[in-house]
Amino acid sequence: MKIERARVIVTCPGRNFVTLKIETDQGVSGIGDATLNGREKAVVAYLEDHVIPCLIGKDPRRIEDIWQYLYRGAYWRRGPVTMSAIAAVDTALWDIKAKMANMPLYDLLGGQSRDRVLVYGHANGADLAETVDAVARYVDMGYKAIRAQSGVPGMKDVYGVGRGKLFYEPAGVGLPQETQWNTPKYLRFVPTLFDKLREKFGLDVQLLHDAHHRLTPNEAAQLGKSLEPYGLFWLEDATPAENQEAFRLIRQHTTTPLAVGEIFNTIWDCKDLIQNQLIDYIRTTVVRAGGITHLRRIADLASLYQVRTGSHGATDLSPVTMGAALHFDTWVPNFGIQEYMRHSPETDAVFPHAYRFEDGYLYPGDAVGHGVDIDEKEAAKYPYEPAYLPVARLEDGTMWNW
Ligand SMILES: O=C(O)C(=O)C[C@H](O)[C@H](O)CO
Ligand SMILES: [Mg+2]
Repeated sequence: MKIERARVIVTCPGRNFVTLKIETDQGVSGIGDATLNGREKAVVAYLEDHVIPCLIGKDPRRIEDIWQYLYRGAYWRRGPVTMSAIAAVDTALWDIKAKMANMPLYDLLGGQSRDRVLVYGHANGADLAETVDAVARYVDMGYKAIRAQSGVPGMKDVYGVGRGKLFYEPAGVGLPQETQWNTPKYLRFVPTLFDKLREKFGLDVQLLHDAHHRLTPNEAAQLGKSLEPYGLFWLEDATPAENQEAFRLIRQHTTTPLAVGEIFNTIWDCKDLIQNQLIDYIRTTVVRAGGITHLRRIADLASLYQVRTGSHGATDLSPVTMGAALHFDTWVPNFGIQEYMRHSPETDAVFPHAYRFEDGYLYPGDAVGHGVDIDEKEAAKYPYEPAYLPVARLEDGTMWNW
């Protein structure tokens, strides 16, 4: 059996997505997501110029060998561009193998450990009142877990505040938007938000919050402590994690559960965090961390330390990543939760999929493979549009983390 052809498909049904399609000489094909928000074309070039020529003629059944070939063989290891490209190949190959076995991907991985996958949705508002209303809408839709982000009084254009109701998209067309950041205002405001949410919605709904790498370890420790009375499911990306040691200080000061990992690309980015039990949830996902093959390695390491999974699932990860992640989630023994930002109807039409949401849970469906396809005619209607994530500055103009 041989890989006969591989192609990159770029489409922009409201936001950019990069998809790799691998076709075999036996008529079976598979797809993988390679979208890297704001840097999409770098992965397109990496795949087209450097990866696809090496794939042609290879046996698609040898997933592990192809993974090692692309990772070790490049000499230049790791990084978001390389690992997103490897992820796309890996996801497409698992899709092909599961289709050949006539099985849903979860069966190939070892079978389901659960029937359905707990997800959290995104409630965003420009201020406290709007955020409370947004949480109410998610409760009404059946969500059991909700991430709450709100504009902060005195701050303009804060991260996490959606544009339009119920759909949230951080990237904007054109050059990066500049947003403002003020840590003291934020630290004062966030506990008042969760106080209100607990007063209004009680203790049954799981609440989450994303600090988006903006705090120092000490500030993160202060926030974790001040949120303890509200029993959060997790506090995400409390501080940048290039220095994994930074989480030790946060951990020593608060029992608020900590989650991190959406920007990690390999097991090496989270090895110390996991082995020192500095986090509770690891947020790596299929497209960012080298596909199913590598994600499984991360989850297995995490399971030794009672760290659970909480895969990234923002709208810039295509439905292909969502489908593959759900098969992974339904298998992985140390599952925690799955992020689920609903895609737009235009995106759903480009990527027909077997998964569905019901009453706070996602079900992967029982289609063979990962259950997500690409409608190439529909995709062709939406040409690529340059778009960037915003950048943040402190009030004195200093560039800050976003
Ligand atoms: O989903 C999250 O937790 C995010 O922080 C979303 C990110 O901003 C987004 O995926 C960046 O591309
Ligand atoms: Mg996040």
